[in-house]
Amino acid sequence: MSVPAEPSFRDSVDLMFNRAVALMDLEPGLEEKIRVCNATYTVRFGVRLRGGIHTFTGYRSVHSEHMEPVKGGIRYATGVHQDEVEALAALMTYKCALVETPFGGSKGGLCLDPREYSEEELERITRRFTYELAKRDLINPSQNVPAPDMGTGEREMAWIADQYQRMNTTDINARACVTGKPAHAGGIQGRVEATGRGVQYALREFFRHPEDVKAARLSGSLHGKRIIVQGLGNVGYHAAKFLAEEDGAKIVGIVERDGAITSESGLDVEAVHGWIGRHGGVKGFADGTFVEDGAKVLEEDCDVLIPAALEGVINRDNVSRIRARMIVEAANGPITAAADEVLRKAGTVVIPDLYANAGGVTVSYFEWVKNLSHIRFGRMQRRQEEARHELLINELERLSRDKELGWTLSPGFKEKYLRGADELELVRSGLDDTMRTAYQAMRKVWHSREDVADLRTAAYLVAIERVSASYRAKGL
Ligand SMILES: NC(=O)c1ccc[n+]([C@@H]2O[C@H](COP(=O)([O-])OP(=O)(O)OC[C@H]3O[C@@H](n4cnc5c(N)ncnc54)[C@H](O)[C@@H]3O)[C@@H](O)[C@H]2O)c1
Repeated sequence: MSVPAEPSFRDSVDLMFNRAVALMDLEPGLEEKIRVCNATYTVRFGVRLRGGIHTFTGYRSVHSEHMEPVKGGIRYATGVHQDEVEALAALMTYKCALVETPFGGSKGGLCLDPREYSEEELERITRRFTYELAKRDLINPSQNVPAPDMGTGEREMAWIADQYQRMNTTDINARACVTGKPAHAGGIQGRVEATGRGVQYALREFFRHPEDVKAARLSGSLHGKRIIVQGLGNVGYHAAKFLAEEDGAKIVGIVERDGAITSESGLDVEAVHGWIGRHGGVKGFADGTFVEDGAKVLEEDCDVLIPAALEGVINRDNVSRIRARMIVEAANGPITAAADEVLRKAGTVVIPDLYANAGGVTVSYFEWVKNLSHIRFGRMQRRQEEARHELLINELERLSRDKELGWTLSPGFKEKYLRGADELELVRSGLDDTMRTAYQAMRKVWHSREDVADLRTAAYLVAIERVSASYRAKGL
């Protein structure tokens, strides 16, 4: 099979968008308005470090403001560039629309390798970057709300929130300027695990539909499925851990920067993660086979391949050797448009990034709402639930006491029953519901339209329809 030429990441996203748009009846001109990035800001700023002045380059791209605030992570990596942040910002627009979080799309990045800086240096750089973005409202609770991405996490989000609050001391909503903060600094339970948890919920939902499982030339449940994961960072670690520990899947390969580790009997994800934390890579991990050329392990036979590191890792050079029955895009853009075309023709099922990794933005939305409502998340729901359920329990207790029932309520039942869901349970159930609903919206299009052959096209169709409805309703 001939493989098409390789486009850039930005062009890849546009090509996927165009494929869906060709199947729609959009008003002339609206298609281009949705596709293009509204604006990308480039900033260069200096920070005094190690006795000298170091200049850093950062970006914040705003793809679509059909809903505000716009939302998207901040990435720290040496390869960050304009094309990349624009592609990622566009994906955020479509992702938010698909999972119905009321945000437009944005993304940012800073060109640096965080491993080369001390914590104190990173804090100074992050605070300065925050200042540069915030003074142009590119960080702002009602206009632009960043979150973690590759190379950043709770720590950086706490610095961003604190810096923004110092610059806006009278803004009572200042904390909502960024999500992914630590729980004790305005964050929400379950945000750190959210993207990996969402990958697990996406796979669970996929396996609830035998017809879809058959399309991937698989059968049965997730139990015992052989999975290879690339990148054991925030997203890959949580996805692999939950799938192995809670669904009985077997992680037969983990691909990292320095190589890969494989084991047919299944890797202990926690142990590999701990090893990477102590040694900086998978090399030397005893309970598995080390493979120096890690990228080769992506080509190994498996049921599910989960790329959870970088974009473009499945491309025109290796796509013909990919043997996975299905691929879940936990990373953004891991499959190029050229490779996607080959996989589609080969019948490999791809669960697309704009759906598969939407768990992060979904729980970010819960965090943002929690910050703006200034109430501990769950308290309102618990009070309402309690009031309703207490009526029922009281009646059951009366019937039980009066021996009108053939059984009695066990001691402590009422307290246990009324305990209500805590924040983590609420977050997880909200995420689960979101992932199920969005999957069903995609699969309806996938199965009901003859001209839609894959989940990615279906996902774009649903997302673009929603973005265009928003523009039609409010005007341009
Ligand atoms: N963090 C989130 O909430 C979130 C949300 C949605 C999407 N994503 C996407 O998920 C992907 C991973 O993000 P993350 O937050 O887990 O990042 P991270 O920095 O926590 O982890 C990335 C992991 O990939 C590994 N890695 C880097 N280069 C590699 C290579 N060449 N080969 C193999 N492994 C490599 C790193 O060592 C690290 O373990 C990105 O595409 C990101 O955009 C993240």
